[in-house]
Amino acid sequence: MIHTRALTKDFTVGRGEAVHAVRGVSIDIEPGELVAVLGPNGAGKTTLMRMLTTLISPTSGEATVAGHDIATHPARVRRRIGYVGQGNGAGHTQRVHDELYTQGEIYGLDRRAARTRADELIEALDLGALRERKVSDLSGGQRRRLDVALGLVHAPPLLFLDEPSTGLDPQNRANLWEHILRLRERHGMTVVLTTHYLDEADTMAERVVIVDHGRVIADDTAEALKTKLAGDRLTVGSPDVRTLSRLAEALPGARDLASSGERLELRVSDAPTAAAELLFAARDAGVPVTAVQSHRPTLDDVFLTLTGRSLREESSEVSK
Ligand SMILES: Nc1ncnc2c1ncn2[C@@H]1O[C@H](COP(=O)(O)OP(=O)(O)OP(=O)(O)O)[C@@H](O)[C@H]1O
Repeated sequence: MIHTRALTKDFTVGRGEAVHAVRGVSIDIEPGELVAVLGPNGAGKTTLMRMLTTLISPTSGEATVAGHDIATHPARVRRRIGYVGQGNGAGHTQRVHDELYTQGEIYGLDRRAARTRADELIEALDLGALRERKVSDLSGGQRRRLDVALGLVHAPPLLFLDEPSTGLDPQNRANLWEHILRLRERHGMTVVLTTHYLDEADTMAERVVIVDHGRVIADDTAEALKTKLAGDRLTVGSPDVRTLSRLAEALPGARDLASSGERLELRVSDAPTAAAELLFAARDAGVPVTAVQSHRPTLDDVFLTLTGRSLREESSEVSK
């Protein structure tokens, strides 16, 4: 559905200074996949998405999207994709139904087809109670649902969502997701979205592409990334942390040991096995253990392992 090869975008800012927003991205996304593109501010997610949706052209590299080349056949690409950008696409003064109907006409549907499609989307995105409401009177969550409906008017097999749930409260986020997942199940749509929300990428996407400084630095299922790249975190309490550290160092695969006060933290590939081994070793060495806690890694741990920075606090500027 999407194939990119060495896709690159440079912007020129200020006095001819180059910003390398996307640097040689090569990815393949198959039909029906749900892919989250995750990365800190300025990583290049939106720029990548804007190239794939033909809104801007690449500096170099190639991409085919929904069967067509973005450089040579942008209009064909556009007919086969839906795009819900970060800004609010919907106008302000129209009513919900009219907005969808007009969008249908823009896509070349005749009046009857545009009306039917508007009705279908109103039903699919639970906008029935709001169909006569002015767009300007909708809440943030309702508008976001309308934006998604607008992106789907021409029944595209591929939907791009740029930060679909930014600014929504948890309940509205969950609600939007429920609708996106239902639509996808019904129509087998391929969905590519960008997000800052680690938990969203973790629980909703089947595949997570992590972008940093314009490059793809990891690409797999969230589970695989966590297991392969971060490992479990083990926290162990003891009045003799020094000896405990020595014992922990000998555990197979133990890394990133850090102690403070009566607490030792380390990473291991499998926390339950490592905890059992450490407890036996501590008992044999006569070291008391007061507490043991294990944590599965998060995607933030994955990002930390890959870059040495936390995605949670990150607001990185792309390097020039
Ligand atoms: N039109 C532009 N002109 C100049 N620089 C740009 C332009 N668009 C983006 N950039 C720069 O390219 C880099 C990547 O920006 P982009 O918007 O793609 O990042 P992002 O990962 O989507 O960030 P965010 O999560 O904050 O939306 C940033 O340094 C940004 O300032």
